[in-house]
Amino acid sequence: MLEGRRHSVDVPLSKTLVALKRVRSLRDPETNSMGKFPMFIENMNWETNSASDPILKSNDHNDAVLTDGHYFHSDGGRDTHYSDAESVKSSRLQDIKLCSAKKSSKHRIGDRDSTRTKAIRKSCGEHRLRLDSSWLRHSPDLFEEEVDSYRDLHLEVPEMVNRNTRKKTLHSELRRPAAAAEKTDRRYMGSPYLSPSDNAFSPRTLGFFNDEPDVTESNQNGCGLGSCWSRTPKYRDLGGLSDGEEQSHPLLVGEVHKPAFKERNPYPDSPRGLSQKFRPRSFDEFVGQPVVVQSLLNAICKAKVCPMYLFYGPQGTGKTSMARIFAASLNCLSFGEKMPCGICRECVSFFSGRSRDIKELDPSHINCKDKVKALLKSTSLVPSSSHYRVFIIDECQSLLVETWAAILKSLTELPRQTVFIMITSDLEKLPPISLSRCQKYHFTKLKDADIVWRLQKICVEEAYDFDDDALTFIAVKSNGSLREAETLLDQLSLLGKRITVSLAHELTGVVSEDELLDLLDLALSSDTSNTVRRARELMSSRVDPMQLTSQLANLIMDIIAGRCRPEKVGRKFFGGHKLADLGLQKLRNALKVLSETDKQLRSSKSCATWLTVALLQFNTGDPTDIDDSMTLVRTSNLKDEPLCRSFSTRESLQSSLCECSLGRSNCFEGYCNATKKLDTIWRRTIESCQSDPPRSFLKKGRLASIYLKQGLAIAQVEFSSPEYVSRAEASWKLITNSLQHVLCHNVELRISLARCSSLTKAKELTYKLLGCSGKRQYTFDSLRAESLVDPYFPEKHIEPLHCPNTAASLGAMVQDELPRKPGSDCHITSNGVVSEEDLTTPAGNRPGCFGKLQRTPLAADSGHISVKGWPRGRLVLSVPRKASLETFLCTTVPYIFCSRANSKETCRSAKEED
Ligand SMILES: Nc1ncnc2c1ncn2[C@@H]1O[C@H](COP(=O)(O)OP(=O)(O)OP(=O)(O)O)[C@@H](O)[C@H]1O
Ligand SMILES: [Zn+2]
Repeated sequence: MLEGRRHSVDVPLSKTLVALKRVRSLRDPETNSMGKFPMFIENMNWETNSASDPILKSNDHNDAVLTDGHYFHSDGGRDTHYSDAESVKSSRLQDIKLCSAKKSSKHRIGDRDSTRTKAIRKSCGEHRLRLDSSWLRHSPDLFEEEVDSYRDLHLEVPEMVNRNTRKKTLHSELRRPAAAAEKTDRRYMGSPYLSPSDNAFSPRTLGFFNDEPDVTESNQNGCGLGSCWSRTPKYRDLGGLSDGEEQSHPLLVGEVHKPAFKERNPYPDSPRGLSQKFRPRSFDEFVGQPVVVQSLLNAICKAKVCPMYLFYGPQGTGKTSMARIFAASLNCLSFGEKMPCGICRECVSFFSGRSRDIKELDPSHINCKDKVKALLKSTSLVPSSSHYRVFIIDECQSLLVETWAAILKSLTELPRQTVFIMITSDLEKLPPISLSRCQKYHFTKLKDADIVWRLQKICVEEAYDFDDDALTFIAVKSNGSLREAETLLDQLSLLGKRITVSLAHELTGVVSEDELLDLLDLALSSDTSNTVRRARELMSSRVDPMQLTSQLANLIMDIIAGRCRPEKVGRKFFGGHKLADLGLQKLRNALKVLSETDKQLRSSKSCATWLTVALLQFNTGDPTDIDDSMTLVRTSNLKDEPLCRSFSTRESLQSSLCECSLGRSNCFEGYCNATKKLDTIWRRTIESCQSDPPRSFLKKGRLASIYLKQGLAIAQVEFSSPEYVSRAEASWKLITNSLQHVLCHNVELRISLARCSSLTKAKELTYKLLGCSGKRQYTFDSLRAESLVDPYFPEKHIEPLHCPNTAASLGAMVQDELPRKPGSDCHITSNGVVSEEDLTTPAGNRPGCFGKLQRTPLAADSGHISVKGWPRGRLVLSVPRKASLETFLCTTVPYIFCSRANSKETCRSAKEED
């Protein structure tokens, strides 16, 4: 097989000599008999031996004739007189030995340098030849017969014969009418060989070859001798194409500086890197993608091969390799375990880059009407020697829509043996029409474990000294691309040391995990100055902010997922505590900040600054973030109440609370914050509803409280009327889902009538009372702090200390209203907790206690509330007109009203009490 490809002809030496003599004396091709043997003249060639210097294959005559790159090989035996076409044919059939010219032709093409030119000039010397191509007109049938004779023998048609025939046809076509051309077309249909003239790949059709001798000469793409064989097509620079056969296949040749082949030999003898060297050659060498492998293997085994395949997925995941393996397997002649076997005739020719039936096409070379037409015409030919003709088109997203349309249109008419394999890493760019007409195979990113396994194998084969950790790092760094991993390994191996993690960090400019944990620890602990210092240090030395951002995000995700090594994390900031103690919420918030930063960095020039700013935000949470230990209870239930507005704005009330004599206690700030948080959460919950009707309905409700227990958020939602409550109950799923979406927690929903509704009666009563007397006082029976019970979670008994908000607000309220007499306020407000003693001790019984507290309102409608005192353990409040009790006791009402001692709220007028 290999032999059969060589574009040289062994001719007895005597024949050569005769030919040489004739050529030397050749002046007028019209009259000279040598004009009848142009192929010999054409076939005379330099052979380049392995040392790459051109030599002439002549035993006794160093002064051989240089033609356009072919040579006569003289065996010194017979001497035949070639007088006509018949004799040429028969003598060639006897003597011609086709052999592979891959290497020699490679040298011829690649070595168009001055050395070679000089050698050629020297050898050629005075024998500059001139030959007019007019011979073509005189012996048009000669080459066709020759081609036929090759075919009869099932031999490959030598390139030169092909080319000669092409020339002949070109000339004859110029003369013959279109009908004749058509006839020829039909004649070659289905031929196992590409008809040189009618071949859809013909250079003329495709425009890859310029067969006009003058043009060739002017381009100086010939053998290097401008004057030698002036009208004969010369060697083109084929972009280093090595195989003479490739030249005969114009689609693969390309224009002068544009080879149609993407990669000349997919499996070169001397690979240039690990990724080339370890390119898988069979299904069992292929790593990962089990579904793709299984499916394609079955397609081959069951002979269910479809006309077009589309391989898509990220880069370096094996698409091209698999396309080649699949193509080779389709034509492999062996049915053994290994697919493809790699040793049968077809496999050998494919892996040496000389398969005629498996072609890789460059999309940019078929993006033209004529060329795609030619390609499609060629697809109708039966394979030359294999089962299938496979066309692999990599980066198929570069094909024009028209090209796609033409190819897809022809799919139904394709012979069963023709297969297209399209490859892309950018599926989005393909025209939709292309997606529905082929079998699609998705190549996913490779798993880290698979990559590590492959790298280990390579390291062992290459005898590299390595740490497993380093390979794991490479795998993670390469983001699912085996090619990237192999390239990185290749680079590391060049450092000549053991392949370690620190070496890999150094090479890739990555921060080590320890340094990263340090930085995260500082940022999470709000150590502002050290965070800034450390971040600057890292980024000023070697680390790219974008990379640092993604590393930090990965680290946080690893911690959350429990993938970060506990001993490392524990040492840094877990401090032996559980993850929950660290505050999952903080980590989630940090992730949020990082994702925002990542977007920002892409469009910013001062990336280092913005990343530092982001690190400082790690400790400030989102209002909707709720922590495991968090309990949020609404401090105001007045939002929708008209009375609230009539009294004063809620905000002013809150601010008055916050700025009370407690002196902005944290407790109070948190207290107001809780309401704000609940409001924000509820607003986002409403926004997250997709449709309008439920959205407007939810606006009628509000979030009263959230308790978080063991990862479950118990959310209390209130509605102001029983009708709304039942409507809400009907759509509990929707509310729960929306809340879950916002809180990122499992949610248990409780729907109830608004707390204020428990006050509705009181309010109504208040109105009544106010209506009749203008100013009333209310007494709360049995107000005992230790017996506070959450009305909505009756099972939960709230100890005073666990209910700081309630006690504090009560304390503040009382404090705020207390007359500023020395010693009158110390008991209630010191820690925000109202002690039982405070509440139950009758006025004046204890030193420093309230005594009979009374504050006269400034005016009936001024909105001030006075504390009347604690007669018999009861708090007596004076509420002005237009204000409600509810307004005043905005946060404490539910608790006060549901005291355990007497869960029945009482509302009596001060008058009654008196
Ligand atoms: N699944 C795999 N199994 C074995 N080797 C692989 C695999 N994927 C990639 N490789 C290695 O990566 C190199 C490149 O692979 P290949 O060209 O097949 O990837 P690709 O997906 O076609 O990439 P691109 O889209 O960039 O062309 C191969 O030479 C091989 O060494
Ligand atoms: Zn095989």
